[in-house]
Amino acid sequence: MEQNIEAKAINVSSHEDPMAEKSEEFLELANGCLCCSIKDAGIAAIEKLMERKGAFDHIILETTGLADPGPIASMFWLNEEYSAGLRKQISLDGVVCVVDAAFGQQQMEEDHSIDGIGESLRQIACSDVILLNKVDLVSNDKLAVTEEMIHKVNPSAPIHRTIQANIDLVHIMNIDAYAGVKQLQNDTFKPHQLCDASDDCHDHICQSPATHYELQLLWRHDKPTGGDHKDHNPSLRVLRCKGLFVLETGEEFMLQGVQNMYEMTPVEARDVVGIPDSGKLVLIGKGLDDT
Ligand SMILES: Nc1nc2c(ncn2[C@@H]2O[C@H](COP(=O)(O)OP(=O)(O)OP(=O)(O)O)[C@@H](O)[C@H]2O)c(=O)[nH]1
Repeated sequence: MEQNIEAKAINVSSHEDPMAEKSEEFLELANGCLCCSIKDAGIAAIEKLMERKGAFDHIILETTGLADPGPIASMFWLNEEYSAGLRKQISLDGVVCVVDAAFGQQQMEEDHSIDGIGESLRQIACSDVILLNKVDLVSNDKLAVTEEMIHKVNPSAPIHRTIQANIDLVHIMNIDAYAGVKQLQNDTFKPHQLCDASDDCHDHICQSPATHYELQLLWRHDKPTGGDHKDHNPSLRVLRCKGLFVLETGEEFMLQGVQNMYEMTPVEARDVVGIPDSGKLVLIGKGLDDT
């Protein structure tokens, strides 16, 4: 299934599939803006398909080159709003970004000059796995430079060099990059562990070990300095965060975050892409130097 989600309509049919019968689903986006419309339209289209055709093994959503993956990822990242009915069956596995080895470096350089965080950098920052594709077309030196630039933007995503995007699927599917979310589906999940800036739920999550730090960073745009002083930076943006907090008691909590939405869960699965082995917080975004 493929969606051209920047078009005015969403097409969730498969043109190649001769068995596809009349499965065309064209959905008008209310205002043509993906980030504002897909929350309802995209989920609705997938739900409709699932009702008619049963659950899918995987749904691969390919955005066009200019998409900002943050809002899309946070929408598919299961939260309370989406955890009823069919929506319960959809969860976000991970975000994969394909960087063109021939032009990626130039694109990143240009995008650094656009408010320091142009689209290519946002896409890399929000990714859990990166494919550096077309490596047959450039020198090893250029590859190394491009990899270094990618790594600076996103130190936690593994980078795979590919030709024709050829890669073993184990690296890009079932990667569980948003692990912890599955716990939302069982009865022991405590509500309000997954919050965003619009939620009036800060009081509920204050037991969370890292909450104070996150509140400052994600919502107040203050760099925590360790003392009472707070370094306010309105242009500070966290696009993606992951981390492992180890309490003195030995309890471990995993942090997952997309933009200003985050979740803390007790560690169950260690085998998660991008989660450090020992206590560490990885913040990917803008204005975070020296934080
Ligand atoms: N030499 C070489 N060519 C490639 C490789 N991958 C894709 N191509 C070719 O590059 C051309 C453009 O393909 P892409 O860059 O993948 O284009 P696309 O995916 O439509 O681009 P988007 O609009 O960004 O999605 C096609 O002719 C591909 O066959 C590669 O690894 N090596």
